[in-house]
Amino acid sequence: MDSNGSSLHRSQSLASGLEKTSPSRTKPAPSHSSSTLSSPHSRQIIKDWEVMDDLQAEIQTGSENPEVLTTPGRCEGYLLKRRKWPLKGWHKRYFVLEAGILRYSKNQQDVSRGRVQGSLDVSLAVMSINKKSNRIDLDTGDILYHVKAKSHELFYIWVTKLQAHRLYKKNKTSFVHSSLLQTLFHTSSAGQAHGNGDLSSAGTEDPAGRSGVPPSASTAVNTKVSAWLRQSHDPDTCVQELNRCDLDLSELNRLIQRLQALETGHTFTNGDLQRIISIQNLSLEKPKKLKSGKIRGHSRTLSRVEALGMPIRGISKSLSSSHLSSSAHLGASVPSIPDYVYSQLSPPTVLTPEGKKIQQDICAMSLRVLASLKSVHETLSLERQKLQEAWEANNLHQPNLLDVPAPSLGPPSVTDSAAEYFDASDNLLWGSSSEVSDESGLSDGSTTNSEPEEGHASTTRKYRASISRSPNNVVPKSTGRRTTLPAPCPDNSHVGLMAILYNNIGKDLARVSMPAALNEPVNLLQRLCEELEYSELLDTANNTPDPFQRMVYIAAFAISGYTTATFRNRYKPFNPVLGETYECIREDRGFHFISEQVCHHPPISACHAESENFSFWQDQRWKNKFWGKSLEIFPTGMVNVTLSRFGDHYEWNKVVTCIHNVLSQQRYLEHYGEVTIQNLKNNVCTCKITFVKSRYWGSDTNKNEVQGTVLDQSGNVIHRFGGFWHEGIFCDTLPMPKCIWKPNPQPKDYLLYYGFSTFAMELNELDPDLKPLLPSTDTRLRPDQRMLEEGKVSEADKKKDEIEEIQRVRRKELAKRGQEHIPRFFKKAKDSSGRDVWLTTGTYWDLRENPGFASLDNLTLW
Ligand SMILES: CC(C)CCC[C@@H](C)[C@H]1CC[C@H]2[C@@H]3CC=C4C[C@@H](O)CC[C@]4(C)[C@H]3CC[C@]12C
Repeated sequence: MDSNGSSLHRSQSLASGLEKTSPSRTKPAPSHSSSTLSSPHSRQIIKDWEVMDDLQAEIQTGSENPEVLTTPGRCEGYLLKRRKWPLKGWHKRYFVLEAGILRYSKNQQDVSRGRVQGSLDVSLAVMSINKKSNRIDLDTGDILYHVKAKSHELFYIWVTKLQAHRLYKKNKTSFVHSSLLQTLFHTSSAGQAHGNGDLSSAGTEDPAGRSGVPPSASTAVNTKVSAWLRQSHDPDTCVQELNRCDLDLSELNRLIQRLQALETGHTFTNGDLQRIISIQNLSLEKPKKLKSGKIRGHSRTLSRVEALGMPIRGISKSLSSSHLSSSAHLGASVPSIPDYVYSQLSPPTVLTPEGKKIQQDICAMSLRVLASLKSVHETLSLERQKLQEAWEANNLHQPNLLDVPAPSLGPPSVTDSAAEYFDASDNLLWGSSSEVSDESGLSDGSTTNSEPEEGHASTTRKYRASISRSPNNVVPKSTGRRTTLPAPCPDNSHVGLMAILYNNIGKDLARVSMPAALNEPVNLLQRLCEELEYSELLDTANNTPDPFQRMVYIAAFAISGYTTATFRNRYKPFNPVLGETYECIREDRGFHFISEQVCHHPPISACHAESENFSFWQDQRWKNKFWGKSLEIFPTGMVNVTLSRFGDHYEWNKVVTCIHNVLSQQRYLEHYGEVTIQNLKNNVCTCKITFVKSRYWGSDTNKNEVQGTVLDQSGNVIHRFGGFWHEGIFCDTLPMPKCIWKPNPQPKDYLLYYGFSTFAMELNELDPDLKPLLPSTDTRLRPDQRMLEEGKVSEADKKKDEIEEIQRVRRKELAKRGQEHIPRFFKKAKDSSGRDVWLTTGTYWDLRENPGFASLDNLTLW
């Protein structure tokens, strides 16, 4: 087991960093792993936070219980929504909860205009509440909302409504699911067909249902559309258009119902309609009286089934020819049954003026929906064509210029700066939740200004296009290092993380052994070295006389350290044991690097690298917050770089990394927040980099987006750059605008090898010439990690337990003697701002040289 523990291995990391609940104490979130546990259904209360019970869908396959599908009432109103970044604080937003979906807009007008800022399926969310502060948190794994009600009353209303909608949506989904299964597998007997074999009734029965499409089907469509949009360059307009469409459709639904009510004097819901049709189909009689609905319709199934020539028992019986011919009012020319029913519903009376008005509205609205869909279709076709062309062009021509001509974006301006792109016009609520007491003092969000966002979206698109046109780095000539690992990674999808955490409730997770199959064969000391994969950017910076341009390269370097996250979310690095060290000499890159695990509580890894051009150091530690499905990592500690030629000392912070869906196989990483790079030598220039948080459910255009500006002393924007941390960075304000950084292409079969880059593959390589020179504490000599690398997973597992036991014994002995562990190559100091930092003692390379680690006393770690 890992005793030093990264976030997921220690109750300390998981629970102490937690404001509220450790995952082991909540009900298990619906895990996608095979070892999901049964829900304990207990409401856990930790520090005023309660995690609401996991709702069990009440509909069982084959059961017939339409009551549980009654749509709970719509709930809407203003709530405060917390935003961490950008523009941190509580913002007043208008929320609408309908049919299990929670949407929000800036204000009520925006809702009617169809400007939805975000939406979330409440049945998929872990819901935690804090009664004291009226707070509700919803975490779906992908989306995380922190909201707060203004009063206790409102809070209770929202909690009750949310629970009702969660239950409703869960039931509905499982109902549709079982219906779908039955339809697909065609197993329905007549009775079942009445009950829930009817897809269309399941889909349309809900008056708030937007389009009559079953939720499962619409989810599938959404997934497809968003997957497509992810690849497309111009989806913003599509998303807006589709959001508008969505709202128009619900409005249409409402209008139609009103019209029906008006003309027949009775309000028919879609459900009523279905039931009427259903009764008609079975009895072929005019509806005498609407029974309050226990009978589930299947007329559409019937017509579809008939069309497909599929007989269904019971139904075909009721439609026997003798029955048909004996039906007095149907006669020889039998009108279609639904037509008949509709004709009963809308008698051919002359429309009232109000009815006419509604009809006109329906026509206008329908035309709008049609126009929207047409425009979406056009945009998508165009995008497809563009992509096709780009793809073909890319395959035909090999670009040979490194510098790509800049897109004409105009000079940088402060209005264009990243800080202003997002919700520029928001009125903010600064400060902590307790400071917010009076809603009257809040923004009603009525001022909207979408212009900067649109401008921003097009700039981003241009950056992306320029980056993709830039050639990849020249593949370096063989370095003589390995290009693959000895064994492919083990499949760990069967390891139920939730089960591990849940089975160890109450225990210090540092004492819980985690299977080695969850690990990747590098550790956190080596991952620090991985941040130097693009060290050539620091070399370039040291050869760039202009301080502003120099800063652009430093910024690109700071961003490049995050790119490994793209493919590295399935495994976690080994936790170094206290006193473990790692060295890395890269003659080809001109640097040598060392790192050491310097502290156990909290775990701190310190590192230092030297080259002709630069020095690089940092000590890495972080805090976690677990929200039920996602885990946020807040690194503390600063990164430092000095450049030899100019004597610059750059210092910057790190952003938040969020592991979305941490307990499931759909896990992925997102970085968000702002980095400020300062030059401690002088304040000629500073740099601000923004890691954009993905915001809209359907829009992936800004996924992994990064924007940055280099500012002079008076805050003027001198350079701007942007792009994506997984694709590259383009700067259009340099004398020769260019792509300043692009990740190296991944090696062949990288997915079989933990998603490692070539550089990562090389980290744990143990050259026979190197072996005698290493101190025995070097990670390369750590046996469990080596075993894992070689594919010996169960041996690695056993060894890992042993190593952790050795560390425990050593710690106890030290404690007994009243001693503290003293790191060997790093010492604690204070930086210029008074923060604790770990700096190199500068002795490693000298000792290595003379007398050599073999003749020195080294700690025995394994
Ligand atoms: C259950 C398992 C397999 C989940 C996998 C967890 C992985 C993805 C987690 C565990 C520890 C995490 C790392 C911890 C600390 C940092 C430093 C931060 O500045 C950048 C992100 C980075 C580098 C994290 C990336 C994600 C990470 C590697």
